[in-house]
Amino acid sequence: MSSQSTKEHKEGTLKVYSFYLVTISSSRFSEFGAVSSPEEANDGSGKLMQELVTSSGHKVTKYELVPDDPSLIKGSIHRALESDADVVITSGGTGLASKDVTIESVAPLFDKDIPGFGELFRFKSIEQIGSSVILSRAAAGLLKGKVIFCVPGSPNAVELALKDIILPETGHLVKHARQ
Ligand SMILES: Nc1ncnc2c1ncn2[C@@H]1O[C@H](COP(=O)(O)OP(=O)(O)OP(=O)(O)O)[C@@H](O)[C@H]1O
Ligand SMILES: Nc1nc2c(c(=O)[nH]1)N[C@H]1C(S)=C(S)[C@@H](COP(=O)(O)O)O[C@H]1N2
Repeated sequence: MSSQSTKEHKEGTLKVYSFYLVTISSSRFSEFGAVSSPEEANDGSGKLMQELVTSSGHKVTKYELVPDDPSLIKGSIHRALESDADVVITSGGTGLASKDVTIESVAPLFDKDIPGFGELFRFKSIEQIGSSVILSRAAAGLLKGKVIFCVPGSPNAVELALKDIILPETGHLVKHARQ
């Protein structure tokens, strides 16, 4: 747990939020199928999302692995909407290859777009990958009172997105999503 969240826990001011985590990876899905934990699918990014969420004092409602298939991705988002999760994070399939359909599948569902997430994520990613940041269409939005983030599949991208943006802003965003 970070020192900030440890302090908040001690003071009783940290709210615990629930996260629904979805890894979108055709290669892992074709090798391992619909597993229920990242460990079962050699899913380093899924495992990292899980660790970062729980070490911040929050909980994981559910983890899913789906392939780059629009109807399966939307199915996952619909299940997340029916769950008690406050926040949904998808990882993978945000790129520009024809198989990358996460943004096409999820962003049109948003009630409200959060453009600042993608802008800040790409700005911060310049330090990691330079001008290749243009390859990621990372996005976020509000949908039916939940906050949804779509981040790239690489573990470096997941770490940056969760540690630097998503986890520090969760309380603030969830509050607005519910209003
Ligand atoms: N879930 C993941 N866990 C660990 N590394 C990942 C994961 N997804 C992607 N990566 C890594 O991020 C980089 C970019 O991945 P890419 O967008 O090509 O996804 P991919 O793993 O090929 O996805 P797919 O399984 O859909 O083909 C690669 O180095 C890949 O190994
Ligand atoms: N911060 C950060 N952003 C990143 C990356 C990364 O390693 N770190 N990988 C890039 C790469 S290689 C690709 S192809 C795109 C899209 O990745 P995805 O298709 O796995 O979502 O995200 C990009 N954004």
